[in-house]
Amino acid sequence: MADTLDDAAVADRLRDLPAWSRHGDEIRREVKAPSFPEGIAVVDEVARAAEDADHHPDIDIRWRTLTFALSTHSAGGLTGKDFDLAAVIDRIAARHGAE
Ligand SMILES: C[C@H](O)[C@H](O)[C@H]1CNC2=NC(N)=NC(=O)C2=N1
Repeated sequence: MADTLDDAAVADRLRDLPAWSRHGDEIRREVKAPSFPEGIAVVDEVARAAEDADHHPDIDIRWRTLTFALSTHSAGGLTGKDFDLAAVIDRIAARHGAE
């Protein structure tokens, strides 16, 4: 099981992920897709990346606004896996023209 990161390490990793913010034991980002179908395409691609990583975000879908939340439930907090997947989500969102 991955080790949880301390506050300083979390702040350090967040510096490279400006769209993400910390809320307790999770990090969150809102993604505004150009359209609802494009938002679903983002979710589909994130789902495949999450399966590959065996690490899964919570996802809230409201029309074309998606909210991704990451936490390592098995470790009881934030680990490197959350920040690695956050970077992947950023790349997917950017490829789909999301804000
Ligand atoms: C067995 C499997 O590795 C675990 O259930 C994984 C799957 N995906 C997961 N995703 C997240 N976000 N946290 C976990 O602890 C987690 N555990």
